[in-house]
Amino acid sequence: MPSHPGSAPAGGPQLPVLTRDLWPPVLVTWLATIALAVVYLVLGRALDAIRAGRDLAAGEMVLAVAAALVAGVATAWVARAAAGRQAQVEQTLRHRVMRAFLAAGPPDVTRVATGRLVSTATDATERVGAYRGAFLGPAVASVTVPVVVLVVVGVAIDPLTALVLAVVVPVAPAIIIGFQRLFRASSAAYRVSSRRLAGAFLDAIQGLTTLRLLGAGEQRARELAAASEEVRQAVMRLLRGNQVVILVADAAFWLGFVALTGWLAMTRVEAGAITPGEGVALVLLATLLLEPLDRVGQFFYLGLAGRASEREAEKLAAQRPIVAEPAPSRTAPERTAAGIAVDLDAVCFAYPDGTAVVTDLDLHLAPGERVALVGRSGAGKSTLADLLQAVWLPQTGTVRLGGVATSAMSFAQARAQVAVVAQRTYLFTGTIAENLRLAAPDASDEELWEALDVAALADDVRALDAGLATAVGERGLSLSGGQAQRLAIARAVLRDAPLLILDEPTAQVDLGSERVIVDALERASRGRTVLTITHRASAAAGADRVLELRDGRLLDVARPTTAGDDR
Ligand SMILES: Nc1ncnc2c1ncn2[C@@H]1O[C@H](COP(=O)(O)OP(=O)(O)OP(=O)(O)O)[C@@H](O)[C@H]1O
Repeated sequence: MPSHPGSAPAGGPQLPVLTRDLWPPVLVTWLATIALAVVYLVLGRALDAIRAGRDLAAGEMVLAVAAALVAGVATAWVARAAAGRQAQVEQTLRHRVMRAFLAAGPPDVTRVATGRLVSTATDATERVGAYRGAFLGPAVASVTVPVVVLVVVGVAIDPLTALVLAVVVPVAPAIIIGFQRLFRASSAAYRVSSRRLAGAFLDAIQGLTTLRLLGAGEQRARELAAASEEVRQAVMRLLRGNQVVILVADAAFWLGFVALTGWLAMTRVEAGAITPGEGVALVLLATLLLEPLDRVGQFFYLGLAGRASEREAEKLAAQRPIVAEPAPSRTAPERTAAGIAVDLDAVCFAYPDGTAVVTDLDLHLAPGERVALVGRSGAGKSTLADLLQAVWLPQTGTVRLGGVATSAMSFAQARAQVAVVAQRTYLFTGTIAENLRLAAPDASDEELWEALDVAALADDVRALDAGLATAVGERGLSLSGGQAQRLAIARAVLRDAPLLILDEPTAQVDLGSERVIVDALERASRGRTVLTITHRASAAAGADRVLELRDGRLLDVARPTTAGDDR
């Protein structure tokens, strides 16, 4: 079997840790550090001047005030830049993940669990934002700031002290790197368990009705509790690691370091190498050398989790479409007043996993023709509908809409030819008008009413207080199954596509609603070629031809006897 075009494995380059836009906050942090060092040095000089009974020069005082101002402004800027970058990284990455998924197709095509997608697009991108925005810049700055401080100490106070401190300071980053290796596994385990929990919750919510009907709610609740316990334990393991680090880093290192600097300062003052004021400035400057320690605690929450989340998000964002999109066609598919011609010639199609569905299939629909497609469950009817919408492209043979092959036009071009009314209709949270405008974003209210008229839904909507502005979906009014189907018909009318695919549109509604829907479909079918996928004899009754899909081929079926329910 020929391989699927574009079916490359997911994966891709990971963003480098040090990117160019990381440097402005780092440079400004250096600036703030130098400004602060100037303030400390002037303070030291002031101390010496007081001891010697002199006045501090006016120029030095102005310098100290100016440096303090620069340090304040620079620090505030870095904080603001970090918050802005955090939001921007989060948004960009979320956008990339979603775009990759919209291009790749629905989850049953991409075979990625919905829960994993939701948790990556929300939770993981947020962590990456915090990692790249609020953590990485300050972390790089805090590791490099000691170099700046040591240079200041070496140049302005005492080279020997700078040298001794330079030997001790790298211990902090060394500790961080050591612990990173030690706790990487517990961070990854936390991510996996929290993702699993998000997926399990989503599954339970989506399948709530089924769970209730099967009386399986209790058992699922127990499973969710177990998954939740797993997350708790993973968090605790992560926290334990964090506490060890805080203890080692904060208590031992901080105290030891300050004591060492104090001792160094005193020794050097006693030796006459530096003045007492310089000794004080030295101790003050040493506190800046401990910057990296402040980041160690954050490293566990933001650093490790962010890195793991980033790997996950990048992997999903790099997901390539299973079906590569063809270049747009210069010739538009030909539409007549009656509808559009549909031609399938020698079409073979198998799913990427090798499930062969149609073999050497021919199908020709004249513009305006109405054809019913029957076949047992799993025969491939929905696959055929997907081939017509260019969800999939055939491996061999051609699917032509209005004379143009789906493999020779863009997805948008192909999909503009087709409107579908499926078994169930998804209503998005929003108003009725917004739900209708998904099909035609520029439609006027008048056009919406016309479509609702065709779909026999106009009277129902008029009876609502807010009319077209009535909220529907999760947080609004829930429409009945029949009303939702009529809304789907109105959407199909608004799309104004010349091929209408009806995939068991009355399968989920009661008989009373069925009559109204069948009439509405009849009106919506005018001027369109119609392919009805059905198990019901009633839905096949109005067709010009009934075809049965069996063993990957189409057979003409004598009507009306064989169009019955075969489920
Ligand atoms: N994404 C997929 N990957 C692999 N196999 C698939 C995929 N989707 C469907 N199939 C398989 O392809 C075959 C045809 O499925 P299809 O859904 O087209 O049948 P159908 O006639 O529409 O069935 P039903 O009447 O139950 O909706 C089945 O064997 C199904 O298991």
